[in-house]
Amino acid sequence: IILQRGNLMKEKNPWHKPVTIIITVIGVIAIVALVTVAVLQNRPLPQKYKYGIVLDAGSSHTALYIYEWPAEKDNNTGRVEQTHSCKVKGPGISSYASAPLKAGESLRACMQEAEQRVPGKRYHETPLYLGATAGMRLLNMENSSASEKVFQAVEEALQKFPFSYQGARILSGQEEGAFGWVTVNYLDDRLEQGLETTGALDLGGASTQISFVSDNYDGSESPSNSVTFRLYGNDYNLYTHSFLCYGKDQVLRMALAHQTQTGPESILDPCFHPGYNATKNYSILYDSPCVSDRKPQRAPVNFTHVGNGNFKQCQNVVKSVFNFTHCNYTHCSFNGIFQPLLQGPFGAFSAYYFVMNFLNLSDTSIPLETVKEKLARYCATPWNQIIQQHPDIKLKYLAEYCFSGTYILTLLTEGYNFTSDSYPNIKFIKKIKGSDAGWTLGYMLNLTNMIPAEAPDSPPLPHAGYVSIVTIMALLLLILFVVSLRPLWPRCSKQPQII
Ligand SMILES: Nc1ccn([C@@H]2O[C@H](COP(=O)(O)OP(=O)(O)OP(=O)(O)O)[C@@H](O)[C@H]2O)c(=O)n1
Ligand SMILES: [Ca+2]
Repeated sequence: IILQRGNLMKEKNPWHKPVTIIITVIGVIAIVALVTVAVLQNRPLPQKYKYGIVLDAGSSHTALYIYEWPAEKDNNTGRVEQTHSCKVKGPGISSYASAPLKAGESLRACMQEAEQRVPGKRYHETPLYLGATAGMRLLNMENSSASEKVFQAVEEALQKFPFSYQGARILSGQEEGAFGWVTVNYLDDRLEQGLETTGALDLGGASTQISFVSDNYDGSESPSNSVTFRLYGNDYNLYTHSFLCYGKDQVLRMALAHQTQTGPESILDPCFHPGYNATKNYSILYDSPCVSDRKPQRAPVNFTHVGNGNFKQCQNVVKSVFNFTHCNYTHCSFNGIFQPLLQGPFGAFSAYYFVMNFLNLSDTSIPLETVKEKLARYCATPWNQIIQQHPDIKLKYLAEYCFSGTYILTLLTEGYNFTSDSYPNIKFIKKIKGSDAGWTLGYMLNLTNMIPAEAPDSPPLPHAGYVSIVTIMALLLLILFVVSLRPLWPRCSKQPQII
């Protein structure tokens, strides 16, 4: 009986008619093809990258940074990342005033490294920028023809490389502060998502910048401190100020100049360790516009610099470089410079990080009072003990950490008005997601128009959602198609099935 039934079904099943089979196969192939084409067409392409190079010509040294981003996204939300950095050997370009050609030559090794890192076929479309900061600002003030010669030499050297050279120039203090703020907030994804922003604190060798957004600052009070941006559809009113001469190397000169005003041949310095003793040259000390007007008459050629390691006294020496006497605004930081009330978290980078990291004081959850006690103990440690504990650190750097730590704490608290309550809002940082914190990335993003003013139009659906919907629609079509063939279905219910 079962066999009989099987035979009956076989004979009567219209699905087995050749026309029906052909139509069904064509339908299925068409739908599979539709889904495949939709998926392949919208699959993200294999990533190709574009590159940009920025040289940070700082007062103490030059560094080269290479950035890369996915090629198809350069005017959109593509993430720009630092892929390589190179520290130029020797001092900053402003130190080559008397031998400008050497400034150009000094960049060669890092530029050759860049040639290795950027794929050859991208050379010609890779923009190359050089931005100089406070060292060149000071040289330009002091001797503008010397600074022009340094730029000429640097330009000639950079143009010899196959990249798309976009020029070398001095950044203004506002640009330096504002681009540092852009970098930090871009890397933290705060701009694209319109989140509360992070303030930026940058400490260099010759200048220092503070930049943040404050609700009670609309730019009307002291407009020269205001920078406005429209980024990803949001308006930002940024407060920024750059203090020329308040980088840590220039402040050290000012502090020494303060202590040598009377022109003694030996000074006892509380910011250097007990047992520290070095002979230094007066004219080198005063060889900077930050101190040149203080040079005592008939100064001897040399002076002996002796340390006595006293944090409290060092704080007083450091305070002497700030002027708190006048303020023509509602609030000031120092030297009569307007500053709105501090607001939000802050990222402190460059020398802030080098110094606080060296001193093991980069954790700001440690109470400010404890930080000061630890620093006081460090400053009081004898110099020979410090040398023994850090045999691999350059003596010039090592000698200055007590002074630099004291300067940083004084600048933050007395200068910018951070308190024990707001101190933990600061984070000492070097890198964010693999890219160095600093002005260079923000500078390049700006010059390549890589941050749109308006939020980019995003596709209404993410890729996975799009593929799922196409698949579901195709399946529905298949079902409809099968249902539409219903007249050809076996009329099972009308057949006597069970015998
Ligand atoms: N491992 C390091 C590296 C640098 N420094 C010090 O940090 C300061 C330089 O900081 P940096 O941000 O590199 O300054 P520049 O960019 O060169 O200076 P500016 O921004 O003022 O032009 C210098 O005093 C240098 O001696 C340090 O203490 N430890
Ligand atoms: Ca710098």
